[in-house]
Amino acid sequence: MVSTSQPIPSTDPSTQSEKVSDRPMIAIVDFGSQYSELIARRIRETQVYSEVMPYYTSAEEIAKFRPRGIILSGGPNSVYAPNAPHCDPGIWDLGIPILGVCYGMQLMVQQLGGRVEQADRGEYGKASLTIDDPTDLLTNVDDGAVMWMSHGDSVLEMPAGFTVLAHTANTPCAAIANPERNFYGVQFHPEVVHSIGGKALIRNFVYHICECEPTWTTESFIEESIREIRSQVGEKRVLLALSGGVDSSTLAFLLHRAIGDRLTCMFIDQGFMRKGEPERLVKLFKEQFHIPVEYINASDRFLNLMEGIIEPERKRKLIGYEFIKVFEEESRRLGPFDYLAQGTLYPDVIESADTNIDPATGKRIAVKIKSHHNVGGLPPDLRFVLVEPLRKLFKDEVRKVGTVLGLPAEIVKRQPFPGPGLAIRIIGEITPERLEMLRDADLILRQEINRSGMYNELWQAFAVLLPTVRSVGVMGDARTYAHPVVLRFVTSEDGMTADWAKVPYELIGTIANRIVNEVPGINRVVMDVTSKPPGTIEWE
Ligand SMILES: Nc1ncnc2c1ncn2[C@@H]1O[C@H](COP(=O)(O)OP(=O)(O)OP(=O)(O)O)[C@@H](O)[C@H]1O
Ligand SMILES: O=c1[nH]c(=O)c2[nH+]cn([C@@H]3O[C@H](COP(=O)(O)O)[C@@H](O)[C@H]3O)c2[nH]1
Ligand SMILES: NC(=O)CC[C@H](N)C(=O)O
Repeated sequence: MVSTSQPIPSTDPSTQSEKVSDRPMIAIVDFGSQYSELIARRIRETQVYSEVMPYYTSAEEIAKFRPRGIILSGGPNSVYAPNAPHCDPGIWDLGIPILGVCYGMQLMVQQLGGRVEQADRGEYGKASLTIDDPTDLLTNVDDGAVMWMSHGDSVLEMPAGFTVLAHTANTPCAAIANPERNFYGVQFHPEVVHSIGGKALIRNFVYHICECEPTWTTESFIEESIREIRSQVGEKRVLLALSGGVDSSTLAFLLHRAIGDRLTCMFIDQGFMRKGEPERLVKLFKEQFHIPVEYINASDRFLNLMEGIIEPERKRKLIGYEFIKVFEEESRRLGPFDYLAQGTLYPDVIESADTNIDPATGKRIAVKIKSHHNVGGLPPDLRFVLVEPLRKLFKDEVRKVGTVLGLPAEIVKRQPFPGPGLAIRIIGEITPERLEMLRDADLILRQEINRSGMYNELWQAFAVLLPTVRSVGVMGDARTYAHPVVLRFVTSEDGMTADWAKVPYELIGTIANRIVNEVPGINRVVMDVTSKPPGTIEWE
């Protein structure tokens, strides 16, 4: 979810030289699809390990992972376009089962001698699958199952040795196979939740075609990580930047179990936290978990830094840089530390590979919407060696690890909170008064959401202050001329896409009523009903 403004070299999958384990794995070759990550998660849900690698990974490199199967992802390009990304044709001779999804299937067809062209009519959204051969890949997938499609190109001619397993009204070759060579292709996206039977198809591929056993479990991950951390850091001390979110808290538990009190956790209060949160975090860690936390109060310097700053990207960048400065100063004071632990997750690693291709130039491009704050990009003269045991996990996997390690639900199920905090929820300049207003409104919103029991149903629930807007109201027969606050409730699976949540009217009413009555300076409450896309979750 988090992309760093300066990528950390060690998180680039193309430069990793990690030891290959004996655990069965599926390699996902990424052609820039927005769903590549989702394919990896679906595979891992079957308790089989999977890794995403960029499309330019050579067959030889892929083979080093000893994958039991390869999946070629979808992608925005057309396989016949001049600059379309291709995979190393050497993969066809590895003797490993391969499943091509959408672009991946089209590429398989083209590279093996078939024909792909622009279709008369594209197919976007749901389509009903008519099954011609119910065995093998399509076992337990119902005839007429709805599958999710998103393509403008189609297979017109299959390569030698292939047969059709299923078709739709629009697409004669919706699922194809060369069972002899264990090559399979689907024009639809089995990884998307809207594809009914998609999970069954993925299980067929993983268990029956690739013959994987389910070995990827939370417990095995924890055991392996503890061993690796101990062997990496030996008797040295480790510094962990703790935000109190799921990732860094899980990491704190994991490291504490591995190296005990050689771990130092540091929490930096930039002054943009929610009301009561810093105190709660430190208390929880100290008193309940018996893991001491270095609490650094840096709120004054961050507030000074934000004087006159309005532009969102500038806010984010300044906060990010200042964060590093504080971190650097404080770690020198408490150090020396040889190791720095970060809660880098797998999506950060995948994103840093930049597999999107500009069709005009054929160059790889990174599509950046916002600079996310992170501890990544620390200056090299800090000379830390990074400890990133969660770098192969997805957020839901981190939550499972946290639970098994004994992290309370309060933290494991915590809604995400952005690194720059309330600074990006005040639309305009940040002042102490505005922060106070937003904190109070946000607290009311959180209290009511908790009381309603809806907290865990929502990805996020928060308030945004519009301090440069004023509107007229009436309170106690007197005129008010004050600011609005926006309520933002969203549901999401991973933060990449989101829906605005349909919370009950009564709850919205209670929150609005309390905010206007209890928070001076706010006389109006509005609600954000924009999904992502086209909106983003945060306003800045
Ligand atoms: N206030 C803070 N004090 C110390 N470290 C922080 C702070 N905020 C963020 N970090 C560090 O930066 C990392 C990335 O921060 P970010 O806000 O992007 O959160 P994240 O990746 O969602 O992780 P988490 O779930 O731990 O908050 C965190 O994992 C943590 O190590
Ligand atoms: O760790 C983070 N550091 C950041 O700088 C940051 N900005 C946004 N977010 C969170 O990311 C998710 C997607 O946010 P957007 O739709 O606003 O991009 C949402 O869950 C946001 O809360 C951040 N998380
Ligand atoms: N989703 C995809 O992989 C699309 C593949 C290709 N761009 C098409 O339109 O057919």
